[in-house]
This record gives sequence, C-alpha cells and structure tokens, in this order.
Amino acid sequence: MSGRFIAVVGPSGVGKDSVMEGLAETLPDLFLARRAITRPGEAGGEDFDGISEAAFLRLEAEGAFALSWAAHGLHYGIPIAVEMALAEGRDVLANLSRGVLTEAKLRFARFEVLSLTASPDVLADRLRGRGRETEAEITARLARADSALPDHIAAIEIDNSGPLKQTVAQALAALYPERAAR
Ligand SMILES: Nc1ncnc2c1ncn2[C@@H]1O[C@H](COP(=O)(O)OP(=O)(O)O)[C@@H](O)[C@H]1O
Ligand SMILES: O=P(O)(O)OC[C@H]1O[C@H](OP(=O)(O)OP(=O)(O)O)[C@H](O)[C@@H]1O
Repeated sequence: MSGRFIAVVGPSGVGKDSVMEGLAETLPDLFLARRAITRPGEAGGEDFDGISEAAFLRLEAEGAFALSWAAHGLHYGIPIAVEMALAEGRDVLANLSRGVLTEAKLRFARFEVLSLTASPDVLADRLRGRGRETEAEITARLARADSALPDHIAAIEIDNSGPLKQTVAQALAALYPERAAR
C-alpha cells in the first residue's frame, strides 16, 4: 500500500519543523520533504534547498514540484521525490501552507493533516527566539497567524504551547494508534 502524505500546518513559529523532526527521530522510516525555498540557504532553521527565484520558476515550469505556493514574499516547493517515497509505502511529512491544503487533498490518495496551534504570545516568543526573521517580518507573520483551515479539511489538531516531547507523543498516538496498542 502507498504511504500517507501528512501535511503539517499552523502559524509561523508554532513548531512545525520541530515536531516533524521529533516524529522522524522516533520513526526513522518517515520521509521528511526537503523544501525548495527562495530564501538564502544559510538562513537557518529547517533543512531546505535555498534557490534563486529564476531557478525556482524554471523548476516549477518543468514539473519538479508536487506542490508549490508563495507566502511571506518567498516561493516554496515540495519536490516530486515525495511521490517515489509514497509509492515505496513510506509516510511523508511536509510543512505546508494552509492555503495549499485543498490542492494537496486532491493530489494525494492517502492524506492527513496535522494542525499545530499555540497562543499569540507563545508564537511571538518562539519567532524572536528562533532569530531568523527581522522584527518587521515577525509582525507580518503574526498577522496571518489565525488564518483558518478550509471547512472541508479534517485535521488532527494539537496544541504545541507545552513541551515539544508532549506534542510529539500526542502526534504519534493520533497518527499511529496501532503503536500505542502494542
Ligand atoms: N514545544 C516547544 N517548546 C519550546 N520551543 C519550541 C517548541 N516547539 C518549537 N519550539 C521552538 O520554536 C521555534 C519555532 O519552531 P519551528 O519548528 O521553526 O516552527 P515553524 O516551523 O512552525 O515555524 C524554534 O526556535 C523551536 O526550537
Ligand atoms: O499560508 P500559511 O499557512 O500562513 O503558511 C505560509 C507559509 O508559512 C510557513 O512557511 P515558513 O516555513 O517559511 O515559515 P515558518 O517556518 O515560520 O512556519 C508555511 O510553511 C508556509 O510556507
């Protein structure tokens, strides 16, 4: 059977990449989608492929991305390699924009959404602590923090205001209930 495409969504700074890494530590067989982003490669945070806008647009036109979108003045792409991992039966985790969920649901036969939340104060602290964005960029990211998921998208919702370990344990239990039963 093919793997599941698991979209991880939520406001900037909520902990999407941290939770994805925590899940992959426990389940090394998970495939973490490495995104192409038009952000300088040394920017820090998640492991991503930093490319120029011209390179991004060329790759996008060539069909190199399973999904692509623009946000925060940047372009983002999920490499087509995820299709191969799914075909091998591996579950794929990808940090997505909430705006691309409808398209993703149509594209992937087995599709799940992990929606992470945290209070505005926690988000602001985390973004400042991460230190990747300027104060103006942080303000812009906080302004879109409460955008909702589309109505027809069912999601596993987990609050990541507490310890990361707790969130990872909750996500594991929700995504892999058979593990908890063992
Ligand atoms: N549960 C948590 N408790 C404390 N800090 C966290 C937690 N989850 C994430 N962080 C920290 O918050 C910052 C933003 O996390 P990150 O995973 O980059 O979020 P996102 O990918 O959603 O923008 C990082 O510095 C990360 O280490
Ligand atoms: O439409 P939204 O749901 O608001 O999401 C917009 C973008 O924000 C996040 O990007 P990015 O990884 O650059 O930011 P983050 O690490 O701060 O979440 C997310 O992965 C999307 O690419």
